[in-house]
Order: sequence, then structure tokens, then C-alpha cells
Amino acid sequence: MKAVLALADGRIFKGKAFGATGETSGEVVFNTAMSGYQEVLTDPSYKGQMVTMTYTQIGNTGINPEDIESNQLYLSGFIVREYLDCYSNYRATMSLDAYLKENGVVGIQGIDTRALTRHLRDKGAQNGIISTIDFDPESLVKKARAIPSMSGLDLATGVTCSAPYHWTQGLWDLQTGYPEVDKRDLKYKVVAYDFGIKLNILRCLVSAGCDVTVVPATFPAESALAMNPDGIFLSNGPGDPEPMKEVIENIKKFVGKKPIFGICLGHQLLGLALGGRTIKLKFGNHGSNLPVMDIATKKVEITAQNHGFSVDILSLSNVAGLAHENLNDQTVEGMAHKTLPIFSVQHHPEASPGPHDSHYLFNRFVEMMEKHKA
Ligand SMILES: NC(=O)CC[C@H](N)C(=O)O
Repeated sequence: MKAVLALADGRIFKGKAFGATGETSGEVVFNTAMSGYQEVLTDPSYKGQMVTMTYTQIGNTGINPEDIESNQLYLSGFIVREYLDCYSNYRATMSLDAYLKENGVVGIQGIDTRALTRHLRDKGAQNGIISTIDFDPESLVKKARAIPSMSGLDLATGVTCSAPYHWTQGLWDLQTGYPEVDKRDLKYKVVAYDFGIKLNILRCLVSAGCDVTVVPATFPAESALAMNPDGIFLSNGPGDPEPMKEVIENIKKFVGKKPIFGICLGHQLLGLALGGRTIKLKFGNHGSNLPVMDIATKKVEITAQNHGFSVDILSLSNVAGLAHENLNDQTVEGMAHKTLPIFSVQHHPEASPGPHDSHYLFNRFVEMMEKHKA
């Protein structure tokens, strides 16, 4: 079946349908990870976006019940060069095509994803539409132009959990799978704010020794402080952090009271809560192969990233300093408070998908809580 991708600036790509059929729209971004499409599909931070993979063959490891970052697919469309229906993986239970169909995600395959990526890199990420029912370029471009811009959209409060819950599962192991960690090994009480939290963040926190209670995005700081946690964690999530005023005000109430660690959207919200500002990048960073330097140790780590916004570190010059830097585009990759036990990173130390170079950051959070306790 035919499918067409139209971008808001008028560029058209003709391909073939895969996954669900129909029409879908969102901000089109490119992801440079060579594997891990299932984690990309289930990452809540992609809500409102359509993802094109730069790796050319997608589908060959199928879908398994374990490599999920949430219980749902949040992205609005999936774009690949060549879809492979014949999958091979000892854990796989179904094909990618069947998975997309089951979850109602519209896909397009057989387009020149290199040309699309170069276009997005040159012109910037922009809205687009995939259709298997309307093939008229003029009508499609008109529809793509009518989609609201990602800037100004609070999407995170729409994907958060509805009530607090406790998490005890640790990191995956080849022999045992996902272990349930003994409560006696969890020494640090952490309240984790869910703005669209990836499950591997929870697993990393637990494996680092944290007793994690996950709370909804607007859970009052007073109630969180009443739990007497050792630290506060702020998660990743979709959309623009700037309109999330209630959440930002809430985060301010933890500053100076508890150690805080933020990842991605959590890092951006923390920047806003500390009085800084955030900006929208031209096309952002999405992938599992992005070099970052830890300024303190000068060590370079290869990281997983997925963001379109960034913290303007100069707007925080009296409060926090640059702690990590992206070596590709020099974007702010992390910050540390000048006097308080507060730090955050733009990239994803939990990886999933991606290398484990940045896992040490969860231990850094634990050390921070240990010091603060003492
Ligand atoms: N992964 C994330 O948390 C993404 C943060 C934010 N939505 C951005 O695009 O920058």
C-alpha cells in the first residue's frame, strides 16, 4: 500500500505503508541509534513526534516483551528506509509491523531517510504528516502546516502516572532477566517525579540502592517532603518544559532542602526552577552515539540522547555551572549547582537504547545523598 510523508515546508517523500494505516502527524525528528528501535518506540519523551531512524534496516530483531521503556507507544509515526519483516532474535515474539498495527502507530518505509535527515539537519526539525489515504501534496502540506508547534506544548503532564507507586525492579541480567531487588539493599529513599519516566531510569536507581516511590508530575512538594526522602529525582518527558509553570514552582520548594538529580526534561525543568531559561534547538539530538565530556574528570562518554530543547547555562551563571558538554554541537549536557547538592544531565545515563558509559551518574546521586545524610 502507498504512503506519503509531507513536511510543513513542502518537501514530499513517497513510500510504502507499514504498521497501522491512516493519517498521523507530529514533529519529525531523526534518531541516529543503530539498534534499539523498541526502546525508541516506547520512550514517552517522543509523544507528539514522528521518528525517522538513520540506520537503514529496521525490524530485523523483531519485538520482545522485555525491552520496553513504558507500557505504551507514545510517538505518532515511524519512518524507516527498509523494513524487514523476517526477524531473528531468541527473545522476539512478534514482528515490528504487527506491533505497530496492534498499537495503532502509522509507519512509512522505503523512503530516502538519508535525504530526509539531511533536510531536517539543514532546515531544522519541523512538523509533518504521514498518510495512506490522502496522496495530494497540496492538501497534505496544508494539514502539516496546521499542526501546533512543539514550542509551548506541555505534553508531560498528560503522560504522567495517575497515583504514586513503589518500584523495586533492578537492571536486566542475561542469566536472571529483571531482578526484584531485596528491600534491605535499598538504602536511599528517593521520590521520583514522573514526567514520562523511562523504566530503565527506575531500574538504574534501584540497582544503585534507591528505594523509589514514583509520583505524578504535579504531586505537591509538601507531600513529597513529608515522606522524608533522601533525594528527589526529576524524570525525562515529552514537550516543552517552559509552559509547565505549576511543576516548576513545585521543584523550587526542594531547592536547599534535598539533593536533586534531573535527567533530560527533568534537567530542563530544574534549570527553569533555578531561575534560568530554556531554548529550542534547530534539530536537537536523538540517538545512542553522542560524545559528551564530563567537565570535572575530562572523561568522554558516549551517550544516549533525545531532546529538542536545551538549558541556556549563561542564564544560570550565578547559580549553576556547566558540568557536561556535548562534543558534537557544544550544547549544555549537564549542570551542577554552585553550592547545593543538585545536578542534572541533558543526556540519558540509563541508555536504553545505548552504551552504559554514563551509568556512574546514578552512583554520583547516591554519593550525594550519602554525604547530605551525614
Ligand atoms: N527526553 C526528554 O526528556 C526530552 C525533553 C524535551 N521534551 C526535549 O525535547 O528537549
